[in-house]
Amino acid sequence: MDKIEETIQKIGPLDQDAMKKAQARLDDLTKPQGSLGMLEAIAKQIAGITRTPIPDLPKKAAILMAGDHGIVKEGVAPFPQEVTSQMLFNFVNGGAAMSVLTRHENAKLYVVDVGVAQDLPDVPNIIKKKVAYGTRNMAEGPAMTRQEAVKAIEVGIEVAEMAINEGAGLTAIGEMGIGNTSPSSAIVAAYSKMPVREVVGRGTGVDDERLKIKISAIEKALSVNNPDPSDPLDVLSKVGGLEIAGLAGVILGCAANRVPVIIDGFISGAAALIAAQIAPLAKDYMLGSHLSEEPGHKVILDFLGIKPILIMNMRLGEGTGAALAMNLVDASLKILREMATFSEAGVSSK
Ligand SMILES: Cc1cc2ncn([C@H]3O[C@H](COP(=O)(O)O)[C@@H](O)[C@H]3O)c2cc1C
Ligand SMILES: O=C(O)c1cccnc1
Repeated sequence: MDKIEETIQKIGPLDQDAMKKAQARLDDLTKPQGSLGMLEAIAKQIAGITRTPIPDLPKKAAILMAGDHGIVKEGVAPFPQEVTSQMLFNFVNGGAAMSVLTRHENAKLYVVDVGVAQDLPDVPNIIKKKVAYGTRNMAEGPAMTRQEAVKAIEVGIEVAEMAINEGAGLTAIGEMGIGNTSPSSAIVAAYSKMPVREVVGRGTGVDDERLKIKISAIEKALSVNNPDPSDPLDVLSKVGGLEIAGLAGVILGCAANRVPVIIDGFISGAAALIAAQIAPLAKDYMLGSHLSEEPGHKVILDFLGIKPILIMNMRLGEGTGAALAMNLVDASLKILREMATFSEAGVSSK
């Protein structure tokens, strides 16, 4: 807990002076003021995060947390649980969507076992930080102990610090965990107070019959555990997941070290929601990426006041939307750095 407390204490507000300077430069560049819309907003936010009026963040990292879920016993997911660990090998062997997109974006991919149900062999590039062999079935009781949730958050903080120590100036988060759209839905329902059926989606593609089973399992989890939204660790431990906790930790670790963190889809969004409840200032360090097809994702983004920059009809997770957004974040910083001002270019301003 000390590690989390220490990390929260380090999170400060955005640097208003750097943002003011970035805004002044943006307004002086050869374009009508504000005409680059969100590209300008992103550049300004990153100036505030990094305390640098003209930031350059050449080194990128994506942190993918993996964990399993006891709720799969209820039949909430169409794929078998083994897919979680099988995909970890796919990530590090370069064949997963996230492997391709991080290569495309020139970002280093950190793959972390924070709670996969099987023991994994020692494989280069899988970071082994298992806190538990998956969560327990939240439809029957708490998914984790409070201590397990704390440990998983600490793993996230540690891995964020590792990536930052290796030079990462911009991070993206992603996850892998069969069944994890269910705890994410429970978290969103707990905070939004919306009925489960309105925030739940089909995840990897449940049919109508399984969707009913999924909704009632999540409803049961909420009524059995009665999570307290004023206590984010209570929500996280009772109806969350180890990888969700890990990602909340990554966000806190990035915010504490003034590194912008790009949020991916529905599950990463649920982690962002928890992180923002633990440390409200952490929200300022988050950048939106895409709008997932999962209906609850919009609820999360509205709740957090985050705008997505891409609508790609994606619903994969892994960090794929966040990886794609790195390109636009790069572009926004290039605009701030490389465009000419009116006087430099000899263009008349109004
Ligand atoms: C092959 C495969 C690759 C994936 N990559 C991400 N997910 C995504 O789907 C899972 C959540 O959906 P649900 O709650 O329906 O299980 C998570 O692992 C998420 O990362 C995948 C799922 C599968 C099957
Ligand atoms: O939006 C996501 O992150 C998502 C949606 C469906 C399945 N897995 C992930």
